[in-house]
Amino acid sequence: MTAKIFIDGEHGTTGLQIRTRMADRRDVELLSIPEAERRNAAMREDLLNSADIAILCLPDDASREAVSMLSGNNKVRIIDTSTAHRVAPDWAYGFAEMDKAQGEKIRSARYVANPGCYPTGAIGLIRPLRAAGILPDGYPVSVNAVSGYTGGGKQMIAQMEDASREDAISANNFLYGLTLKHKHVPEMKIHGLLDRAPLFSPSVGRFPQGMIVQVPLFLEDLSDGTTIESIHQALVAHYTGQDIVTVVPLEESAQAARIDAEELAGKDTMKLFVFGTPGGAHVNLVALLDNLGKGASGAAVQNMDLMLSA
Ligand SMILES: NC(=O)C1=CN([C@@H]2O[C@H](COP(=O)(O)OP(=O)(O)OC[C@H]3O[C@@H](n4cnc5c(N)ncnc54)[C@H](OP(=O)(O)O)[C@@H]3O)[C@@H](O)[C@H]2O)C=CC1
Ligand SMILES: CC(=O)N[C@@H](CCC(=O)OP(=O)(O)O)C(=O)O
Repeated sequence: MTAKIFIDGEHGTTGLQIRTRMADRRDVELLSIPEAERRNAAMREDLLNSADIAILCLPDDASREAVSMLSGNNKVRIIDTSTAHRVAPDWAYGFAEMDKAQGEKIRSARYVANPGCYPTGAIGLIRPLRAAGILPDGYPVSVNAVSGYTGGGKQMIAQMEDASREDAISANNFLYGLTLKHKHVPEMKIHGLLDRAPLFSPSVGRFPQGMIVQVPLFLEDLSDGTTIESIHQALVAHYTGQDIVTVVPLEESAQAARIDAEELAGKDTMKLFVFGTPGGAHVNLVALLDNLGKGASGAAVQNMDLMLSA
């Protein structure tokens, strides 16, 4: 049977990329709203209630509103790409590789919260080390990252691409989230299995898609006997048996002179690196992904496929 999918927010950045990924598929029927009617609440409510799976690509408040439009409907399943439900207990967190049981949770879930782009990298690096007992309680985790500017949606794309705008951004690389209260911190803490909130410092570069997330660690403050090799081995063990998240071999990382934030632009996979010198005092964990691939639209399609396979 063909599944009916409605992308609420299909004309926005994340929605458009989901639509593109599904363009040639015969197993799904896309219900669509004309661009001019994208904020027509009655039409949206009708389409939302006609879908088998509704994918919400809206700001947080509009996502909550869409969920309330479905409150009397016990059939429609939801994938929400916003931040609104990522730490809600009755929503499955849509990061299948974070844990061996997560894929099955997503497959059978009615409500799936798609992860944030930065948390996908951060949790992808941190959670396996917490689960393996390498990253001890109380460790002060820092997460530093750079995103392509499409991460800021239609508004930031316009600010970066149209110099004639009053609010145009001229910087090629800027830090933001300077109050250290970014909306992604709670999901990093909870799904990263951390007991302390991480210190998260994001930035944006003048490139459309791509992302680097870094988690630097002091080896002497990790569990006794931890080495660059044992960290790498824990990540390799965690990610065996799937092909979305790759752990780059230590020998290959050791040869790398630089990491290009755009390397995975247009791809739905993620690469993890462990940098440092054997016998040294520090390691730098790095995740490389496309903010709109595994960081958003690619993950949403992956989650939809899991749900359709139930
Ligand atoms: N861009 C990215 O890399 C990522 C984005 N996300 C999340 O995905 C969601 C969508 O973000 P993104 O695609 O970047 O944002 P965009 O601003 O590019 O797109 C949002 C879309 O939603 C529409 N919209 C806004 N408010 C309403 C409303 N009340 N009713 C109906 N439609 C509405 C907008 O219409 P209009 O043009 O009229 O404003 C626009 O078409 C957000 O929650 C974001 O945080 C998650 C991970 C990564
Ligand atoms: C560059 C940029 O502005 N990025 C966005 C995050 C993009 C993302 O992951 O979206 P969610 O809001 O759905 O979590 C930000 O920092 O708010």
